[in-house]
Amino acid sequence: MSVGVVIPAAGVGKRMGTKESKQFLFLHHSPILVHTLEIFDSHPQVDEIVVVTRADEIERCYEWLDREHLSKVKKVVPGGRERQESVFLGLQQLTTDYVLVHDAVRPFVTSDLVGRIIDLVRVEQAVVTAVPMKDTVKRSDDSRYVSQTIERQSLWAIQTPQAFQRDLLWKAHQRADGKLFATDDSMLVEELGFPVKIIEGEYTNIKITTPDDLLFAEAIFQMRGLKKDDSIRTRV
Ligand SMILES: Nc1ccn([C@@H]2O[C@H](COP(=O)(O)OP(=O)(O)OP(=O)(O)O)[C@@H](O)[C@H]2O)c(=O)n1
Ligand SMILES: C[C@](O)(CO)[C@H](O)COP(=O)(O)O
Repeated sequence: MSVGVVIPAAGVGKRMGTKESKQFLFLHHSPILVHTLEIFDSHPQVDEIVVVTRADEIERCYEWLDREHLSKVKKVVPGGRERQESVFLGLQQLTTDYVLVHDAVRPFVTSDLVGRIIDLVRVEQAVVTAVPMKDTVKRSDDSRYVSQTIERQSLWAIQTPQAFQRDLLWKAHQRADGKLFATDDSMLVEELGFPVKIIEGEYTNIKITTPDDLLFAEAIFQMRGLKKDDSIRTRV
């Protein structure tokens, strides 16, 4: 059973506020995107990868692929205005039995988690990575008064990778295309009425979104005992 990976990397990083796209910000010796790609390119259960970047960053992406010998990346294609559109554009390049979708700016996903979600999607057809909420979550109206405290026991903070039987994900995106906005891919599958399984992820699998996250990223890098010249996948 073949496994493909879509890496959405076509965002503009508004919340990061840097001139440089956050996916190309360096984490030690490589761009964040490269750290992320190394995990999937070196994983024995991954067959091929498609990267979705901004049109003006395609060439630069190919340069890094060559430099780092990331041979499983079969294509780099331009993305869309929203993440959902970018993912669908990447999905159209894959014909594998299963597809994982993983944010380019989550460089700390572990090979173990990738393996676990691949094993599970073969049984469940739709799986999302998540961690139990640590904070209490409340809903607030426009005036910033609390309108509801949401019972925490059943709440999860959803991450990527998310894994799907390919045709299921294709059907979900095709049905939603231009009609339904979703912040993650599993929401589109939920809209089909298909059960989505949760697999417990890792709190270190952060999405690098705002400048603070770069501090957390450095701490995780050090915590893993990585030396300056190591890539994230080769732990000491
Ligand atoms: N049109 C878009 C928007 C986002 N992404 C990708 O989706 C992932 C998660 O998105 P996010 O963290 O929101 O990135 P940005 O959209 O760049 O951030 P912001 O919302 O702050 O602009 C990132 O790897 C980002 O590059 C994408 O491929 N295409
Ligand atoms: C897909 C995701 O990472 C799951 O938590 C998240 O929804 C992406 O949101 P973003 O605003 O596109 O970063």
